[in-house]
Amino acid sequence: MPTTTGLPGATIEIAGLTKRFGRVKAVDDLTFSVQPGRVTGFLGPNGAGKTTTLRMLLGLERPSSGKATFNGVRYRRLRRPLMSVGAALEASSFHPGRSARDHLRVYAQAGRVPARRIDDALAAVGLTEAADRRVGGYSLGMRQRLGLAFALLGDPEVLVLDEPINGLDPEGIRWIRHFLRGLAAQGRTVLISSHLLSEVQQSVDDVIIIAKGRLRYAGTLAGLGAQSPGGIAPSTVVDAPRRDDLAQALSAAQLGFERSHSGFVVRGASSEEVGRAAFAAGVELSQLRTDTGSLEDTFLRLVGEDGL
Ligand SMILES: Nc1ncnc2c1ncn2[C@@H]1O[C@H](COP(=O)(O)OP(=O)(O)OP(=O)(O)O)[C@@H](O)[C@H]1O
Repeated sequence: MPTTTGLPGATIEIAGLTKRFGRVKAVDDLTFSVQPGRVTGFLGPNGAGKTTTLRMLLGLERPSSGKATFNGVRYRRLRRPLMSVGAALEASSFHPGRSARDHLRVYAQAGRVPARRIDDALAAVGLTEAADRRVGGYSLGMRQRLGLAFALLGDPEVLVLDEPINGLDPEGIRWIRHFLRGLAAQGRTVLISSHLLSEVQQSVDDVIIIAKGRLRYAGTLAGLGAQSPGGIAPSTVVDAPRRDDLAQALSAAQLGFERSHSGFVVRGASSEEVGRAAFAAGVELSQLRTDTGSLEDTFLRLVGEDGL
């Protein structure tokens, strides 16, 4: 894919990033990186410090200490920022009287992005038909798409999207999942924030979890499933047309399980381990997934919102 003027294979690096607002430490010594070719979820409850972190990353807020860079370069030092990093921080900040095309034209001029990119960006988000209508008449989903079109305007290597799934209907959620996956498959670096793990878990490869400004977890989604803070082990739901064969395969691999209405729940094992055990025994599966309930439990424990 490599874009014409972007940052090939750009990595986002956050190092010791801290922001104080008076006595409040909104972001507290955060260190993590975000890799190209993957969708990364930036997660935490309301007030965790996600927006403040993204604003520092995009040069809109000055860190109290630490650094946020793209391949080692601060946003404000990028030569053509719109062509390196696309961002959508708020879907509602468009002028209701202007059309989508007008908005993009203004941004393209300001960012020295070639005008032909306007049609490309509108098409990429499915807004071609509605491009000349006033944004005031757009649904929330359409405004989200316009925010994405703005982010994509410069054909950037990096996409930073604040709560892009929030408020979308099921069809919009399906669309954006597919869309984000496509961007990552092209080798781009995609960072999306959310306060709900369940909202993004089907879209992301990696997750960064923060709470009260501090890092709680950085790694793969699969690795989060394997985390067992406070003794909560991951669970995998698995089923097969020939359940007795599956039960034998699990026993042979010394995996403990319980029967449930939708097959078996294997406690303390990742879906990779369970899949391997079935494959080794030549058992065909009809279902294999991480138990989302346990993933959500792990997330809530990490952010300290499980009421314990
Ligand atoms: N400009 C500001 N002045 C003072 N306090 C601020 C400012 N911006 C953010 N904060 C505080 O910093 C903390 C982190 O806020 P932030 O908006 O970054 O969290 P968030 O994770 O994005 O939450 P949300 O999902 O609710 O937007 C909160 O306690 C918030 O009240």
